[in-house]
Amino acid sequence: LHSLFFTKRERLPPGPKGLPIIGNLHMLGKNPHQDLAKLAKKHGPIMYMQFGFVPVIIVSSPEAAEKFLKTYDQVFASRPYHEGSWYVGYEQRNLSFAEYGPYWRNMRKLCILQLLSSHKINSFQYMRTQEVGILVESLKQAAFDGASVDLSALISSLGVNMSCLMIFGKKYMDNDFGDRGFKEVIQEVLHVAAIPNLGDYFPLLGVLDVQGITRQFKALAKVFDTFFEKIIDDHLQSSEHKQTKDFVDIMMGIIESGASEFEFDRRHVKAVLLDMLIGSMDTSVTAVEWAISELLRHPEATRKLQKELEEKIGLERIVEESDLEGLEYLDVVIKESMRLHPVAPLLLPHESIKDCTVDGFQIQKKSRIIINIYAIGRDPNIWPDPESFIPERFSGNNIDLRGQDFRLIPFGSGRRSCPGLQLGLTVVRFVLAQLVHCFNWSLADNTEPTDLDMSEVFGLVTSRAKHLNVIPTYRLHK
Ligand code: HEM
Repeated sequence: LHSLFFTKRERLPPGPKGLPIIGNLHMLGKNPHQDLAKLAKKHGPIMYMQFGFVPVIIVSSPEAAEKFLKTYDQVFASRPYHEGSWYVGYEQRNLSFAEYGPYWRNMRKLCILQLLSSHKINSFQYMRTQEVGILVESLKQAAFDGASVDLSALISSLGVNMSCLMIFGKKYMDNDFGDRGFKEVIQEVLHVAAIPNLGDYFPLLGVLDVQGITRQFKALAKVFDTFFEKIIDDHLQSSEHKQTKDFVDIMMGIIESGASEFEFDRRHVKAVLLDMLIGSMDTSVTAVEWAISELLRHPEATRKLQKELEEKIGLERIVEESDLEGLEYLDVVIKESMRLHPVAPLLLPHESIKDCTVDGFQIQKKSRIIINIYAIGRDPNIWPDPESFIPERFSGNNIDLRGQDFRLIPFGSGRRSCPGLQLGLTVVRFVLAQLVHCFNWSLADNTEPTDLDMSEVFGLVTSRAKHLNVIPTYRLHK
């Protein structure tokens, strides 16, 4: 394993002892971000492990994260082989799992310029206002009936609808994936993609498919491909004149005009559609769900946020996206919630493209790099009283969450950081502001705020284990 690159004095980072063949894989339970955080407390912020045959580096401090994502950004900007993306993502042609290189660079540029620019984000503002409006109306109805609602399910549907409208131009709902619902199929992809897949760590087991994951991926890939083909055909056949072009229109336009400077055909369009769907659908609304959960447990913070919204907007009308700038308390609530509950606690895995020495430790080529921002967010050396939700800890300082300050990087940082940051933040701020401005919330079933179960389920998006059942009370005058 040892390459000629390293001098004798350099050694591997410290880490827990592993077992023959499986290495440290047995140390990961259902919530690997929590397990890895515990191990790092013992072994340090740059920790070495082996998952099967793959060397893995776990990074758990802001200083170390800066080394991997900034100082040596380019060395660690690739992604490991991922069986799910291989089958479902058109042989890893999708942006999120593409290996580092010209192909990834072109795709990322295309997405940033054509799909995720401020201009494009603004063009969907009307759609977002409408969709959030529909949610608020249904909650208002529940409020008048004094009924409890499953807020998790409602905002999850909001996420699906907003994504579908932006990407496909229409809501694809229940019967669009044959007898199974659209959402169910996507949720399955997210779930299967997050299960530690032995095939990713033991090439031979991948071929044997002992867990049956390969079979599942192949089946899912087929379902998606049929669906995307149909969407593209529908778009090509439609002569409807649209005010706002959806993502499919934009990308098919690029193919037709021949404007792309690199190979860009239907396969690439489908791969990007998948990226955008998976990147946007659950992330932002899950962040909202966590923030609301914390606010339910902290009435004082809720009142402060409501006061800020009242002062700026009043109680005669609803919040609009144009109101969002300068809502300072809203921003610190979001930061504090993302510190405690990052939607992607381990970011996405990075892979090194060559041997590299970091802090005197050897990091071999093709190591898998896992940045544990969950561990960073709860480190008592960085955050006094780290388990408590205290938005004020961000007041009066400029700790930002956009990737400049390595204490708080919910969107990652550097070349591979989230290209959907602006869109994601806009949605989180807008939906959260509306929910808190329009309603007072209490927990259903006589649950006390202090008893609210805050357990998590790890996945590509880490969300609440238990749905939020709540009772809304309408508080606007109109
Ligand atoms: C609150 C919302 C969101 C959060 C917290 C979030 C977080 C992240 C994180 C942590 C990464 C991985 C960074 C890394 O590997 O170092 C990522 C990557 C990515 N995100 Fe997001 N994201 C959000 C919303 C979105 C949206 C709305 C989109 C697109 C519509 C999107 C598309 C992507 C893509 C395509 C990548 C892969 C980038 C690459 O590999 O070059 N995300 N995101």
